[in-house]
Amino acid sequence: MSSQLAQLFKTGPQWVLGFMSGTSLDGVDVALVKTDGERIEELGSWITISYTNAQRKVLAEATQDALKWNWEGVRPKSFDKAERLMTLAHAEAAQKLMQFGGGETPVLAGFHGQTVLHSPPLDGQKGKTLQLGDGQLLAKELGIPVVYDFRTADMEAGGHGAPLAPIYHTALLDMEAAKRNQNEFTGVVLNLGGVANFTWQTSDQPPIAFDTGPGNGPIDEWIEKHGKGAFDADAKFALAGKVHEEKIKDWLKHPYFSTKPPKSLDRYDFSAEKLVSDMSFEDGAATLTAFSARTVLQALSSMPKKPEMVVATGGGRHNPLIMQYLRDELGDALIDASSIGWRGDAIEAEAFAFLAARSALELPISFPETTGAPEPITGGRHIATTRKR
Ligand SMILES: Nc1ncnc2c1ncn2[C@@H]1O[C@H](COP(=O)(O)OP(=O)(O)OP(=O)(O)O)[C@@H](O)[C@H]1O
Ligand SMILES: CC(=O)N[C@H]1[C@@H]2OC[C@@H](O2)[C@@H](O)[C@@H]1O[C@H](C)C(=O)O
Repeated sequence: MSSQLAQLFKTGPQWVLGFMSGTSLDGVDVALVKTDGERIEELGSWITISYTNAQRKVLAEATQDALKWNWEGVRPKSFDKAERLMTLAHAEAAQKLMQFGGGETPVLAGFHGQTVLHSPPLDGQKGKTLQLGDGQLLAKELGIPVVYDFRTADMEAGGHGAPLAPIYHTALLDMEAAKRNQNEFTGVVLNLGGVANFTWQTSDQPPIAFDTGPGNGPIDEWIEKHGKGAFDADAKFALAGKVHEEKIKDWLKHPYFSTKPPKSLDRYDFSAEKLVSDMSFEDGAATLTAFSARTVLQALSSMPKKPEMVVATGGGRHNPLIMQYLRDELGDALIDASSIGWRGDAIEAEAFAFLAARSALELPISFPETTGAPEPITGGRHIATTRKR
């Protein structure tokens, strides 16, 4: 039986809303993409609505409870409160976008949810992942169908359930290659989020994608723990510290870095607490920042071909020190998403709009080379009927 939502695309590309509430717990990104699930026809409006401190606290508590729970025993009570709060924050963010956006009319929404725990497959055992997010409630609030729970089907099939953005990253790279009239093209979309991940694409083989290692996550955690804000704005603290090279050398021996992709991480697999609790505040910030950049560079150097272009996206591209480390190695190949007209802070939200359209059309959203799924498979749960408010 074909998906009821497929009907939405019978006349061609449509505006689709996409949401992302990332592992940094900084806010909700919402973006509009006009697509037929194959191509990006047009990029629409987008915004980020930051969580308030009170909201962040509820989400952080749910994340901490998830780590302690680790799939055993009773589901933590804090999940229900966090789920309702973040779902309603998504509805509010969408309303703001519709109010101040460009008048686009979405027919569907892609709702990633909030990852609170991610346990990749291990020793032949399937993995598990949990994204909080009430699809039914969001559909009711928005008055349009919603696709959510994008990662479960892939994990049930034996995949990592992440990263899922790669099919969208390749659509972006294809758009750029067409603009440049260039067929032979090796490009990378690098997401510097709480966890860092990239998609490497060339002309004559399937794309490769995986989580490269920690991104901003441990840095944010370290800054917050010292009561110095939510993140190291403009790398002020890292710039004042000394990098403990011997520690980085040691951490790079972690088996994750020698494991061949596909592979994925939980945000807390590399936590500041485990890594730098014996360092001064500034040295901790400096060492974590250098480590994140180093793991990205190491992952890039393991690719079959050197990319001509590495497009930096995600919040970490606003960190001048991470970008400097990357530029020292990559030179002019490193570019900021905005320099080619992409919206660097909206790409994950755009990706979930694109993935929602693909899910509606029952097109694959994950692949052997990106999540380790046994074959290209679709995913996502559908809320097809809505009650308008
Ligand atoms: N000016 C800045 N200086 C340093 N770091 C910054 C700056 N602006 C943003 N960041 C970093 O970017 C982070 C937010 O990044 P982003 O929104 O891409 O993460 P996310 O989407 O939550 O993560 P993920 O992709 O893992 O889900 C902040 O928490 C901070 O660490
Ligand atoms: C389990 C989970 O939520 N993973 C996120 C996280 O944030 C970045 C990286 O780790 C990536 O694997 C993924 O998100 C993006 C959107 C993805 O699936 O492509």
